[in-house]
Amino acid sequence: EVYTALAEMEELLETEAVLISNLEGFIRVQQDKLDYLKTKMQEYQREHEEAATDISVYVSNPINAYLLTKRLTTDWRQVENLMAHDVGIGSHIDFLDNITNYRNVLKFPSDEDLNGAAVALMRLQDTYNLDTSSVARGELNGIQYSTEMSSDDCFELGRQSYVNHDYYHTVLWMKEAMSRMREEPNNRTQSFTKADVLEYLAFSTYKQGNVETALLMTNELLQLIPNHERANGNKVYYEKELKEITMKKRVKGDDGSDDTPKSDLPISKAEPAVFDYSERKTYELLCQGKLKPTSAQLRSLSCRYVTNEVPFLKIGPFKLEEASKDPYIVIYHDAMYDSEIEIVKRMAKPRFRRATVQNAITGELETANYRISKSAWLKTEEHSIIANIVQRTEDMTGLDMLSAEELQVVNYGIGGHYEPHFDFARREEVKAFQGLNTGNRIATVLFYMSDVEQGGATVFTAINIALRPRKGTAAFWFNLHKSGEGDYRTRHAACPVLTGSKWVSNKWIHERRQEFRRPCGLEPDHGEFAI
Ligand SMILES: O=C(O)CCC(=O)C(=O)O
Ligand SMILES: [Fe+2]
Repeated sequence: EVYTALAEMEELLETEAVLISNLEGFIRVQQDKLDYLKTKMQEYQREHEEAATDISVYVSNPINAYLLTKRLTTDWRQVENLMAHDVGIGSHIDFLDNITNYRNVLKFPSDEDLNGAAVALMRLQDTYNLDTSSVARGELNGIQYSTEMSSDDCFELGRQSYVNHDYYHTVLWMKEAMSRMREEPNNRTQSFTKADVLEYLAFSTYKQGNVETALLMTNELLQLIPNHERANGNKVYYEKELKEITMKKRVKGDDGSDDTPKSDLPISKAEPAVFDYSERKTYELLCQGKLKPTSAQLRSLSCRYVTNEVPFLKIGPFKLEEASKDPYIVIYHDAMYDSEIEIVKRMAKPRFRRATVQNAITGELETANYRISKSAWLKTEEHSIIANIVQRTEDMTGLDMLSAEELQVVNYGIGGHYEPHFDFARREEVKAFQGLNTGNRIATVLFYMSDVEQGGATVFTAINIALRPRKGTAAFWFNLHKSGEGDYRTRHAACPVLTGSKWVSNKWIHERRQEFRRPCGLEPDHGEFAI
């Protein structure tokens, strides 16, 4: 007992001093944390209010879509962690329980979504040749939008690229994170340090083959953290490699030593590129609107009204615009009405599934990064509107619809695209080919069910033709020659959607039942198809 001697009572004052300073520390930490959470909360609130004024406009900007995904994955995880480690305030548990419950009932993006959104932004950057700091400032292809990216947002993009082994974009976005960091001296909520950026930058620069710069960056990192273990190890390796380069004795490949640069930054599996360099260039230029058909190609094209011998069409003929003579590609105007489009969209939405492609070898349907969209199939008999659209397709094409596939409705996501492909099955795609008891896909009718603000053209990479989506129009072309052979000039792609939302529907028409409608020939035709 201490009360019996004053000397011991004095010690109590010391005890109290410790407790007070401990409490003071506790309050300071809590206060910092609360200040941090408050800043974050205001940030989220501001962004959310802006989004809520026009939801579809907001998400049709890919930067917004990415940031929204990021906020609901990495950012919220950080907030939750802070709340979870709150000590002493009993009620925080309730709030955390709330969040856990929300996870079960509300829609949350996954880490895969965040990665997909980041990859989509990189795809847009490449395809449309967008400069990194312009994108970070919210400028897309010369158009300024209201969203701007913070250093944190740029850092996260760099990190996502790194995880995908995409060192090129890692460097671009980490550099952007660094320069944004300098512009935000009062940022109290930064989730990374300069040293973090330098580590990503150095390793990715090395991976791109620039050892000298990697060494400079590593040295800069070591100035900040002299005993950084990996950086010290890598420095030795880079110096050794540089010496070998200057001595012109650089040994290519593995020399048996295991002192290669280390990084325990996370990494995932990369997907190989699916189309070759020259086609990629053509594709990009077409998507950018920089590659045009030749004047000889253009000169022969015309517009006209057509009735296709359908009596009903004598009153209201179709407006036809030629896009290419050979192979024959035409655009029909007013092929689907706004009222129909609304109904088709409404029917498709609840049935949307991630679009698949057919594996050429196994015939299995699978998802692939080269086709990013959601789609649903609508049967002709489901609704009189669908039956009308199918009948109109028959009138437009002069082809029989009984062997055709159901109407496929497609909506593209952030940076959504479909890389160059043929709509017909090729002989070497054995399984796909055998599965076609109605014959191959003889023709395609592609309805555009929305305008697209920027990007999203359909491009034919073998003939330099780009079709811009215009709501209500439909493109029509034959995939097969009259001999039944695939027409390789119909290779086409859907360019990534830069801003806006793209809706289309496909009607794929098959060979069976067209024997009298489009008689076959022994020779491949040369586009002499007459309408
Ligand atoms: O959406 C487009 O522009 C083209 C789509 C396409 O080629 C397809 O779905 O096969
Ligand atoms: Fe296609």
